[in-house]
Amino acid sequence: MTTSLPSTMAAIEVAGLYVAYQRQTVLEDIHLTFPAGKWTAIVGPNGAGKSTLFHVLTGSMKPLQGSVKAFDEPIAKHRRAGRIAYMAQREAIEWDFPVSVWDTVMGGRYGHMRSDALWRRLLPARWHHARHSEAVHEALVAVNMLDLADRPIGALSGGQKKRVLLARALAQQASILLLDEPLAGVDPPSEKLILSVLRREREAGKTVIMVTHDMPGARRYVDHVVLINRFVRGTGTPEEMLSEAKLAELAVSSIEQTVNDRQIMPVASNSSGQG
Ligand SMILES: Nc1ncnc2c1ncn2[C@@H]1O[C@H](COP(=O)(O)OP(=O)(O)OP(=O)(O)O)[C@@H](O)[C@H]1O
Repeated sequence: MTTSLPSTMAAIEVAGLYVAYQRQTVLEDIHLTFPAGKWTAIVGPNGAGKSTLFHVLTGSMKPLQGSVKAFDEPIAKHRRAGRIAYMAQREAIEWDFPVSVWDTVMGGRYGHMRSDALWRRLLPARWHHARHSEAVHEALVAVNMLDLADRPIGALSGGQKKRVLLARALAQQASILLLDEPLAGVDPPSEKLILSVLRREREAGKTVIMVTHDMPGARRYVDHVVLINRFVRGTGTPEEMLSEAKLAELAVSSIEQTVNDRQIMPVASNSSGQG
């Protein structure tokens, strides 16, 4: 099991981050602190750069500039130690591949298996260290999917697939959970279950950071909110950041961004000055 860390420290600290795809900058001058042991929601319109921020945190994308630390150390060290679990928005999983729910969730343990003795790693899966099976079992119980452990992943509903992906992240037993839209496309019972799992993780001292468009869920459950749209547009409590006024400001920033990006010239009411 992971040990929880003092809640006063920053789990992740981002400073002066700039990120671009080809020549288009999508994140600029990002300075953020994600408090340890808290549940943070990242909120922003489509195309705001939320997933891109996660790509940088998970090391799959290099920033143009800036630094990212976890627990005051280079984040790569924590990634290598398996302390950062990630649930992507669109998983690069071949859902038709004949693999079971159990084996998919076991994928969350591969990072930890690297530290097992070589002889053990060379044996068939059933001889892997018992702690890996225990972690998978625990994760499947948490998302209420143990009954379907042997089912091929191709035979799952959309909500069940999301729960399996969450279980895979939980099985990693990481201190930091990065979840990109864990609630998208799930029915109300699955949403309730996922939110209660995340609340338990936070209560166990984990740092939960999720991208979400679910405002009622975020208002009700999270401790901290980051508003983002290419720049950081605000950070604070859900009451402050998710007020109607603040969300309207964020929506306006999105329209302004689109206008700037397309370099649409404002229509002058009397451009010739001759009436
Ligand atoms: N592989 C890519 N190549 C080029 N541009 C990309 C690529 N991936 C994302 N982008 C662009 O980067 C910007 C930020 O995308 P990103 O996926 O981070 O936004 P997001 O906030 O996660 O959006 P959504 O809420 O729709 O998932 C968008 O303008 C998007 O079109």
